[in-house]
Amino acid sequence: MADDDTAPSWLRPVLKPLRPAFLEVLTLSFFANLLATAVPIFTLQVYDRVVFHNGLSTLQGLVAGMVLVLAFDFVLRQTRSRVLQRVALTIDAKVGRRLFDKITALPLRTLESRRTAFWQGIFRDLDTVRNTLSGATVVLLVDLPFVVLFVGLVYVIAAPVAWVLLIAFGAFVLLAAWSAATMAKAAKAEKDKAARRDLLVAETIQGRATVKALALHRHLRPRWEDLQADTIGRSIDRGLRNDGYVNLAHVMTMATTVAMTTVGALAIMEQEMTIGALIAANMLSGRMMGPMNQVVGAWRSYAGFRQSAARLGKLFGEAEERMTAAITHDRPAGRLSLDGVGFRYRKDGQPVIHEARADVPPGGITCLMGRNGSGKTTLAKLLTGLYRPGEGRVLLDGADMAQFSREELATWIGYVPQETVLLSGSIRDAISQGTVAGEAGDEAIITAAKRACVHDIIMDMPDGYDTDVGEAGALLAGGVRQRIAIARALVTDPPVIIMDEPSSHLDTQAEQTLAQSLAALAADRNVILVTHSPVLLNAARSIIVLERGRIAAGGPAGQVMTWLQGRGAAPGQQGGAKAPETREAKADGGAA
Ligand SMILES: Nc1ncnc2c1ncn2[C@@H]1O[C@H](COP(=O)(O)OP(=O)(O)OP(=O)(O)O)[C@@H](O)[C@H]1O
Repeated sequence: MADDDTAPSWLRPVLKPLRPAFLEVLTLSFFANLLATAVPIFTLQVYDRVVFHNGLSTLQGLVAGMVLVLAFDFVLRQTRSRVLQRVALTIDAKVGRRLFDKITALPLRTLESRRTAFWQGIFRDLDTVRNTLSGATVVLLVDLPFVVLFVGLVYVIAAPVAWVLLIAFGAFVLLAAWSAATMAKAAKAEKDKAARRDLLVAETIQGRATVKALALHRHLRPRWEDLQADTIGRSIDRGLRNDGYVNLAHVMTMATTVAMTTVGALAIMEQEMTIGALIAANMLSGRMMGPMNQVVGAWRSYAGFRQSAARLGKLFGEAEERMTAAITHDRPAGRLSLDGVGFRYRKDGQPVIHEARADVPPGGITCLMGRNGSGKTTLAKLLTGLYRPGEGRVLLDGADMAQFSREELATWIGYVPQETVLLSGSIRDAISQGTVAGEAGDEAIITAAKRACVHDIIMDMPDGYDTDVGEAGALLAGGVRQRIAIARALVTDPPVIIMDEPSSHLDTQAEQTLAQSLAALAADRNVILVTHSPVLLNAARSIIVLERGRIAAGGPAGQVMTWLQGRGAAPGQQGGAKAPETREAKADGGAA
């Protein structure tokens, strides 16, 4: 599988520095397995020497020796567990950090192209990889070679029964290979079904208010039951197969004991070996069967590990955004230009933005208008550098935006998305998060809050700037949440401010105050608003009208409004008067 092949390449550099730790585990396991032979040898000595020769002093010596051996064995196992804990911690720290950095460095389109459940699952994949590389599977892997040691020892002390063990060993290898082939498929099918069920659960929780208000539980329940039944079906299928192999392995273990005892009894009658040797051989075969049984049962977790490692490998291979820049660019004045910009969400899909050309200098508010689905939000994301255009270029102060790092763009462009989400913490934290470092000075925070017309509201709260915003800002009223998101966008005092429907949750009075505040900010900044609010449109220097992804008009606000009214149609509709500018929107407020 191509996916599986990508796993080792990213794991190799992670595992390389851990080699000494794995070597330590191997050495400790070597001694632990050597010590494990002590009990059968002790038994052999007791049966063959102590019992037959009444050797009480020998027994005392043997017991004393065994006490030492068992204590040493305990120390060895404890040390091995500690080393494995260290391995787990290292993997968690290294891969966990790399995974988080990778996810935050992925372009927004990559993040949007996969479901939320995928991103949640990817951290569970990290747990699976960590647990496999630092848990029972590693112990099993290092124990496996010692199976040969036990077979060898049986050959030394009970040669007539050794061939039974050899046959059993071969049979177990075949069984493990057989289970490997089928369990990987069954485990993947189960995981895929569980992911679909989890998606429905996540959606239900996310839309809990809607689900309650519309009493959607009746509608959701059959879907959930179907998905749950599918998941259970796959789980049962996987469980039955797994149990089948495990049970077969169990029967094979008992059959090996029966065969060994039978062959051993015949050998004892022929005086080819002693009873003590047979008992010791049986104990050693138990030591051999243990790991072999585990291999058959552990295949499911190994299959899960391969799949998780493959998913992580694929993710680590995804292209990243430029997060930091090689040189520090000067803070731009804020002129934004679209140079024949085209954009589509899917390579084979329809273009959502066609050949957009516009020039928006700082020094005023520019409003983006258009019907639902005309591409306003998409264009706003292109202007913030969150999306890269498929065709053409987006320019900031005449320079292609692609060359700037995400951190630079985040500092220079204050962006308020359509859906306001605040990260949990205090209001102070929420506003501070507008800076790349996540920490802003008190003065900057208060200035931003005042500009977003939320300072007075915060001061009215009992905990002021310490007020907890709750999960995703859920503890705040929608309008307050939106204003805090605006303050967050303004905290770096950026030369460019882009807001998508910034007044959708504001009352008229708040909208008017916001319009005044933005108009003052726009004096020496570039403020671009996606809006249909008459209050904000009134404050606009220029307007760009989108129609089905094309710039239908752009120019001084008054002129565009007159054009829109002259068409006798709502903004963005076809027909009517000719637009003031159609090919290239000039939004400098002057003659367009
Ligand atoms: N993540 C996405 N994946 C695929 N298609 C998308 C995605 N986001 C938007 N679209 C599509 O792109 C087109 C433009 O959407 P966009 O949200 O930019 O329009 P809009 O003018 O902002 O709409 P609205 O006024 O409703 O917010 C729509 O047809 C929409 O279905």
